[in-house]
Amino acid sequence: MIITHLSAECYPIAKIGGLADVLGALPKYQNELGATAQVVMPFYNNKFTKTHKFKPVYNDTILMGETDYDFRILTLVDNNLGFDIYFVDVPELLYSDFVYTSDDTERFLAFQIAALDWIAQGETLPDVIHCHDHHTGLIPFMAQESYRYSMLRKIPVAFTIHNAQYQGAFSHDLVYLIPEFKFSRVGLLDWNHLINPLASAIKCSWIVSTVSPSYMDELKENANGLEKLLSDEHAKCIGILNGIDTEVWNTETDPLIIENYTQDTIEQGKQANKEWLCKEFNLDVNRPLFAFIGRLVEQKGADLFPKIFSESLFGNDISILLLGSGEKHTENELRNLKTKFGNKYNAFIGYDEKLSHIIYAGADFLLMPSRVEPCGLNQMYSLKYGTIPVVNSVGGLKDTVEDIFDGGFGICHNNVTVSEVCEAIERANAFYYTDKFKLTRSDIMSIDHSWHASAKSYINVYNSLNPFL
Ligand SMILES: Nc1ncnc2c1ncn2[C@@H]1O[C@H](COP(=O)(O)OP(=O)(O)O[C@H]2O[C@H](CO)[C@@H](O)[C@H](O)[C@H]2O)[C@@H](O)[C@H]1O
Repeated sequence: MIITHLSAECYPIAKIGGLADVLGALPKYQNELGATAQVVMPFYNNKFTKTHKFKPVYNDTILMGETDYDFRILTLVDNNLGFDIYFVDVPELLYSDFVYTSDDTERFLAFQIAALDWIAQGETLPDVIHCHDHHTGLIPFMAQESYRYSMLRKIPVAFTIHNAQYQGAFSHDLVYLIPEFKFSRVGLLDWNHLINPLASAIKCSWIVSTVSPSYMDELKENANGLEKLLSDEHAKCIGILNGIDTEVWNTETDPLIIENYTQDTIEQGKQANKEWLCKEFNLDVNRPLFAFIGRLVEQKGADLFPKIFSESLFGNDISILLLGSGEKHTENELRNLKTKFGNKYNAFIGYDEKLSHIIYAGADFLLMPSRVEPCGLNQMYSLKYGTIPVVNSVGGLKDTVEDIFDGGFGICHNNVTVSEVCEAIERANAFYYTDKFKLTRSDIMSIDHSWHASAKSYINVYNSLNPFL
């Protein structure tokens, strides 16, 4: 079974968030099940592309409206990712220092058209096309409706929603950029008088998945305007929980952490990582260490962090360390807090993969007061690294973290308000001093969230679309 995944991000080539982690792992685990999974992504101007060798496998030109753009398909030389990867190089539009910019409509349309042009001319067509998030959301429509892709019409197209908050909508004035189709079908592109790639993908894909079962249920109630569409299309919707790549996220072998450890050596291992963090960030190593890693946006509850952190740090003998970037005013407020709390608080505003691994290893608790969390990978990394998650019970967090009071292993709250999150932090702080704390953090390391089961679920879904695969 040949599965072609299309995405704007893929770890380790270009990562902004969890989308990249999924694309860097799912195809590898699908290949282990005997499939031939490959990834097609844009060619950006970044550290990975500057330090690796690529070879061209195809050249052509796409026509967007009246403008021609030359493009190449490149593949990676010395590829040890565990799956084949192809890059769409449209130098004039995609080769940027950033994955996302303020105006991405033309960039990602060019990516999708060039990718389909290349796929459509191939001698062997894929058995399944699997698109991820709105940057690839027009592919299901084009594969089904654009005359030039008629040879793709019978190929099942799967679409995964990693985050329904971002939909990529743009004006109908730009409809001429989409390869020609029967105009009476234009409604398949539309939502609320705009061309909406996410809505169009939900309408045109053969199957729509979300990255956790609870998130699928929540989207039917609240999906940034698409709830009715998702309810109407419920027959082809399914929630499949993400996994984690246990080859990358493995405390025994992780080359990025200060000291490796297993369940048997957890106390010593976590202590060594915590000591390094506390020294590096001027924090008192004897206090319980709470951490946050992620994008500083409302979805993650970041707008409330300055208040939550201030209140918790005043009231409790704990330390907080934050790694993240995002909305500028939140970044500034979180930077300014440093002067107020001395050796109880620090923040690294930016992106740092190595530091994130050390934090998962060295922190005692990981904070995830997300208002919305389609799946969340951080809580699964934190479990694997013996760090107790403190989460708002929504989406994938609800599906993966059980509260200690209910016989579980995490601290859960049910609303994202300053008082509820502070109360959860207080509960976690009290738990730190109980006998159960050390036992729990060692137990959670063996919870299995690897990709094996989920990769199989996706294969079953593809098979249900075409039993002859
Ligand atoms: N400043 C920083 N420095 C280093 N590493 C950083 C970082 N900020 C974030 N990360 C890393 O980025 C990833 C974030 O993944 P998440 O799945 O938690 O969130 P995200 O909202 O990006 O993903 C969306 O897609 C994924 C994948 O489907 C869903 O799990 C999720 O719920 C959905 O919102 C983790 O690997 C984390 O360690």
